[in-house]
Amino acid sequence: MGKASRDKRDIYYRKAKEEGWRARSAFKLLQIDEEFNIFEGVKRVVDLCAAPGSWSQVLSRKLYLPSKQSPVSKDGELPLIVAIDLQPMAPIEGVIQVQGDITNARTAEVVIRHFDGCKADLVVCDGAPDVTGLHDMDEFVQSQLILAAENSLQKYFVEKIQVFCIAS
Ligand SMILES: C[S@@+](CC[C@H](N)C(=O)[O-])C[C@H]1O[C@@H](n2cnc3c(N)ncnc32)[C@H](O)[C@@H]1O
Repeated sequence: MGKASRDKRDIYYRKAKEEGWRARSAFKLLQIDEEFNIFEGVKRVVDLCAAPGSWSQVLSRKLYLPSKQSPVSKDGELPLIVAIDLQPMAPIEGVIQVQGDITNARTAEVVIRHFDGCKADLVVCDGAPDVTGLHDMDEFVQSQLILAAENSLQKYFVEKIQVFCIAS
């Protein structure tokens, strides 16, 4: 890694610490929102491959907390945020956690139950498999993950909006 990119990494690393994000990747989602305004009107959202949880934190801070603090919103109207990962993660206010594999249809069914059978307005995905160092194998597993996420989007999750982002 060159000096310039190391410095850039450090800026985001420090900023994430200061602002209480679990990972620098929070800024990816914040930047996507700045550009495309993806959170407007969203009531049901799925965060695929969510651990350690910085994207779920963004969803909580942008969707759940403002709605909860709004004097006019009622309990039944609070946005539903479901986060899925193979790994467990520490709780985040307003985020329902599902520990599971996004390539497994049963995981999607659990999510839909949380939405009372409705589809999501928004799906975000920052999936990255553990790398083995074997390039062909890693590429294969990554492509399987992308396919699984796309299948889930089409079959189970998406009603209106679709955002799909894979970590690089
Ligand atoms: C780059 S991290 C996600 C970071 C997260 N967006 C954040 O902001 O904290 C990638 C995650 O993908 C998860 N993952 C990889 N394959 C998965 C699968 N098949 N099902 C669910 N999660 C998976 C890993 O466990 C890892 O936590």
